[in-house]
Amino acid sequence: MTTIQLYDTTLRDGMQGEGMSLSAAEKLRVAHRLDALGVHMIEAGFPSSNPKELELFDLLSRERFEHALIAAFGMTRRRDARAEDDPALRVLVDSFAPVCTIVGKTWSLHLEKVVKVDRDENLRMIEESIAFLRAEGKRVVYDAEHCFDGWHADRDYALRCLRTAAEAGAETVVMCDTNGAHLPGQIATAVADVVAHLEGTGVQVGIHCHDDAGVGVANSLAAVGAGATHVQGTMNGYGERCGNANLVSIVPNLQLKLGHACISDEQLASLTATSHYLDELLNRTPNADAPYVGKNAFAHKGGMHVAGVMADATTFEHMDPALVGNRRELLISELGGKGTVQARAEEAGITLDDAASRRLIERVKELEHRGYQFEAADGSFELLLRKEAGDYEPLFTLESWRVIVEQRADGKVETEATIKIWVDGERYVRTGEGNGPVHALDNALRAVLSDTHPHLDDTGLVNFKVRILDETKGTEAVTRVLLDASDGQEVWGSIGVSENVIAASWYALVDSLEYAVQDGREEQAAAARAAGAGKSAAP
Ligand SMILES: CC(=O)SCCNC(=O)CCNC(=O)[C@H](O)C(C)(C)COP(=O)(O)OP(=O)(O)OC[C@H]1O[C@@H](n2cnc3c(N)ncnc32)[C@H](O)[C@@H]1OP(=O)(O)O
Ligand SMILES: CC(=O)C(=O)O
Repeated sequence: MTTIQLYDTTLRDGMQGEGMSLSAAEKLRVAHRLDALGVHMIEAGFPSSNPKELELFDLLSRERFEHALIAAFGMTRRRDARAEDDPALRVLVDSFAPVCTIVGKTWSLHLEKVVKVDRDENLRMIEESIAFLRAEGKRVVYDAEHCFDGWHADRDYALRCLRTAAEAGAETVVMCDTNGAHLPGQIATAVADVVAHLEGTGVQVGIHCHDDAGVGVANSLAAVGAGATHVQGTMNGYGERCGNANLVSIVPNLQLKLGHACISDEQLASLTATSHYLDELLNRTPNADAPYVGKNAFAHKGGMHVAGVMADATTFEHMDPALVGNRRELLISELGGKGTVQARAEEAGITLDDAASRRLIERVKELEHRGYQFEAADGSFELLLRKEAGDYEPLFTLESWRVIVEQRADGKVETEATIKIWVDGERYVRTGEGNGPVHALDNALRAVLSDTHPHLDDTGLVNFKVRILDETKGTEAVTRVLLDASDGQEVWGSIGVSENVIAASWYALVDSLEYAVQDGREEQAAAARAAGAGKSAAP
């Protein structure tokens, strides 16, 4: 078992991705989450790049981190200048960061076209920059940009660049696949060569990959297999172009599949939450299909798979989802069998025998054929379960509903809904207004139901999705409405299908409200309310 040093560059290379931007205060929050996750080094940014990065380093200098060292990023000195006179290197020296990471050139193409220096001057830029930082007491990580292109173009010169960095005092030389151009076999060959070449210098070899060929994670693992002990990457694979190597996949692969030591088991169990936290902060929707941490990473849909998982989870799961803080999902759909229904019933605390489960899965198949889709409508499916089990209380009996949408001369659109419903033998006629039909119907229903079901006041709609199921039929097509609602603790989905979009919305809305009051949820909410009231009343 080898201990692998994890180096996170979300706040530097990750921010080079399209659309990525965080304030200095938000970056500070990220740094603390990464620290809690247990990464060993956090590359916080490029302090000579802009005032926001400088502000971040100022903020970071006043913080304490349990596990991680903060690294400040820069580049080798400019050509034909002294390292001690280079303003950007001085910013690194003046920063509180104990680690300085500098990027330098390895590939002749870049020497000719970008920095416009000869090979010897490039070696001097590497050597003098590192020596200067070391003399100022910094630990130095050297990022050898385009290292694999350089190694393939001129192996001897690439090795000289890396040896120069090692001998100047870098503690780690990082082989960067900057353009993400290489494949695992090529990465492994070059890393093994470099590790052998640098043996005896005391330097550790690191890897920094990009995902342009879709193999950033595989390349990082191949590098470790060939002797790299320091791995750079970003959370969720954020980064320029197609992104950087994704640490969220790399870490469990290293730890759970390859047996290397990276972070503690408790920290690994916070991986899913940390990954989602980053997405939320960046206003991105978490990728449901992400390995290990995605909502679908342990979701089973095929009936035969669900039956297998229920018999023994290892039949269709490569690992226990809890190890990375994720959970299993059993998706209900037309591809399920009675085992899926029984498993979902069990989760909901409902008892269904074989015959009832079989009836229900046949009903699901028939409904899905008509346009329903229960995967994202867990609330509606639970109501079906309860109906089948004889454990379902309708909220009301419908007499009728009506919606009027009116556009006024000033351009304003007003919606008014009237409902006529029966509750406990009493007839209610109520009108609700809203900025659309669903809002107005929701208001009208709540005007009747909130008195007897105060928990509904804790709930609200959080998402509304409409899909036309047969586009070729134009305005006659069947419409599927999916609603998500939440009471602040739980989010549930409901579904309605109809040729009329407002009717589809009504069905989904009613399911959503009915789900909220089933199965003791109201009583639990009332108890929580009472406990809250007790607390605030206490001296
Ligand atoms: C592979 C990577 O991800 S490396 C990191 C890339 N990230 C970034 O570039 C984000 C932050 N960058 C910035 O804020 C700016 O680019 C700065 C402040 C670093 C530099 O800005 P500028 O001086 O205006 O130059 P510009 O952005 O055009 O970069 C080209 C210059 O950098 C020099 N340069 C590029 N790489 C290096 C290097 N490794 N060592 C020394 N000089 C370098 C080039 O020689 C060129 O200098 P010249 O203009 O004197 O010919
Ligand atoms: C250093 C770096 O980000 C790269 O070479 O890709």
